[in-house]
Order: sequence, then C-alpha cells, then structure tokens
Amino acid sequence: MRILAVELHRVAMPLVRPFETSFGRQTARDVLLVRVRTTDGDGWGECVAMADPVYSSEYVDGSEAVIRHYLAPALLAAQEVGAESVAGLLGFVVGHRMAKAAVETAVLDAQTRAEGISFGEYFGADRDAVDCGVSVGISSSIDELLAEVDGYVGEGYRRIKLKIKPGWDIEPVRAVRELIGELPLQVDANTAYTRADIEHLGRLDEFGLLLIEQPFVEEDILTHIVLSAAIETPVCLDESIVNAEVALDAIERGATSVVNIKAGRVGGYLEAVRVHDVCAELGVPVWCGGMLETGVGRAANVALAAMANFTLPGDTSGSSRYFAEDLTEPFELVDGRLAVPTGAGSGVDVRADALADWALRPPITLT
Ligand SMILES: CSCC[C@@H](NC(=O)CCC(=O)O)C(=O)O
Ligand SMILES: [Mg+2]
Repeated sequence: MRILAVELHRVAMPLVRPFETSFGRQTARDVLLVRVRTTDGDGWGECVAMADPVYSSEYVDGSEAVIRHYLAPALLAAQEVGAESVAGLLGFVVGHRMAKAAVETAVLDAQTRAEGISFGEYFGADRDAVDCGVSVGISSSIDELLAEVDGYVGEGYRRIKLKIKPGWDIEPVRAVRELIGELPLQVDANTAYTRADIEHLGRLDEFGLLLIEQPFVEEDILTHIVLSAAIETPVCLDESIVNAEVALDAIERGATSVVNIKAGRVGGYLEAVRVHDVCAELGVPVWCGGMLETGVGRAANVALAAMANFTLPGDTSGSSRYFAEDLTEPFELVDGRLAVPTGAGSGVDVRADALADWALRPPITLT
C-alpha cells in the first residue's frame, strides 16, 4: 500500500488525579496521535512521548518535529509501505523510537484493518483477556496512598505497583503491604537511586515484592548487575531496554530477570514482539508497561500483553485510572482483566467528537 497523507493530531487529556513519579508530577497528557491515510484505508498510532524529556530524551514537540520533517516525508516518498518495512524506511533517523513507534503503529493499524485481522491475531495472542495491574504515584501522605490503593484493590486490580524515590520507599511499601496482604506488589524507581543506595534497597526484600523496576539510570547496566547479586527482589528494567539486542545483553549479564516491555520505548510493536521472543527464549518473564495511553495506545498494549510470555500483570489499567473520558470507548476491568479487542486492526475507533473537543490545535496534514 502507499501512504497518501500523514495527519498529526495534538490532544489535551486531563488526568483524573495528579500522577507523581521520581522525575515529576503531571496533571494532564499532551498527546500526539498520528493518522495515516493510505491506498488501503486509514490507521491510527499514539505517540507515548511525554510533554517534557524527563522519562527519556524524547518529548512530544520533538516527536512531532521529527515525524513532520523526517519520518512522514520518508513514508510519503515510498512507493510501497507495509508495517514490516517501516523500521527500514525510517532507519536513517537515529533514535526517536517513540516517534517511529507511533508512525509504524498507524501503518500497522491501516494494514491489519485492510486485511481484516486484529492486532492480537497479528501478534499471536494466546488469550482473550489480560490480567491488569495498576501504577500508583507518589502521594502527599501514607493515608492518601492507602486510600488510593484501597480503591484499586476494590476495582479488582491483580497487582499494585508503587512509584518510589529516596525518602518515599520503605514506609509506603510497608504500609501498602500491610493493607493488601498477599496481593502481588512491585515498585518502580524511575532511575532515582545510585550505587550508594544498594544496601538501603536491600531492605525492600522483607516485603516479598514481585520486582524492583529501574532503580538506576538507563545506561548503568553494571550497577543493576551489582544490585541483582546483592538483593532477593528480582530486578526489572524499563528505561534501559530500548530494543531486543539490549534486552539480550542485560539478561545475559545478569542485570535483569524480568522485563517491562513498552512498544513506544523500543520503537514499535514489531520490535516489542522481538523483545518478547528474546525474553521467552531465555526464560525471562515480561509484562506490558504503560505510558498513560489513551484508548488508542491502550488497545495495542492489551493485544501485545496477550502474547504467551507476558506472564505478569501489566500496567494495562482501565481507562478510568487516568481519564474521566477516553478518546475511544473506555477500557473497563472485568474481574481484574481487560478483554483483548477482537475487531480488525487495533479494534477501537477514535471518537471524532472527543478529538475535536480536546484538540490543542487543528491537525497538521502532510502529503
Ligand atoms: C509518567 S510515568 C510513565 C512511565 C511509567 N509508567 C507507569 O508507571 C505506568 C503508567 C500507566 O499506567 O500507563 C513507568 O516508568 O513505568
Ligand atoms: Mg517504569
């Protein structure tokens, strides 16, 4: 198929409550959505880059610029494009994985809709619903944290993940462990610690956590190896795992024994499947991470999370975890699980009314 146009939509989505991590506090999502118009029909992709370059080096204005000036022109110039050829066509651009992922996903959506197959079928999903975990931000008090966690337990979430940072770790985790009993519990530091904190992090072992996620900076594989040998709690990497090769290296070197897979972070869902496959071959379980996606990205994540080696609950929460109203029909938990969309492509449609109501500016159309 040929790409006839690439549309860039920017949407403001207020969060139902502030979301605080070790790198900042956000109260809304400034979302870049890509729609491709092709000879075989339309497709949508969501860019997971945040408003500021504080999770990784990408940020939404940068993603929009690199799509506008490099990625879209490359696809528009190609005579024949398929999801499997996008990474090669865009390989001349270094990095910008979240921007590339949004474009590749839009092409994949158009292609699979035209073929009449769902993302789940395309990825090789082995179940029709996925177990859901929920990510809980840093709170202003332990009581506030416990009230929020209690609400999620009541909604049926099968795993709790707590954001931690120096000064907000042992006590919140202890309080939540006492509240939720044996319910699976894990923590995410978003790179906030250093090698000097290894002994302190060992104190988390008393809480029987599923894992500790990305305690050190993205590039520091070595300190994750040292921590893995020093504590009982399994070490999970997120920010560090930018593609299948890095996943293989980190696992073989003993830096990680569980992997958080985010399609946007690794450059798209096709690379995410490759990370899944590498980890499966090495017997390393994976789970689907989240970037506060709207229903567009959420639909693709749920389909990915239905692959065989996604054996741990992911950050695939219901739409209401972040948004009072979603860009698509809302994803709603049933018995702590989300159903894998069965429709062609992503299986969801962008609501034109919401897109118009929440648009930050008119769409940019590239041809
Ligand atoms: C704004 S924080 C985004 C990155 C963070 N994501 C989450 O905590 C899950 C967010 C979600 O539920 O989508 C992570 O490091 O794993
Ligand atoms: Mg993380």
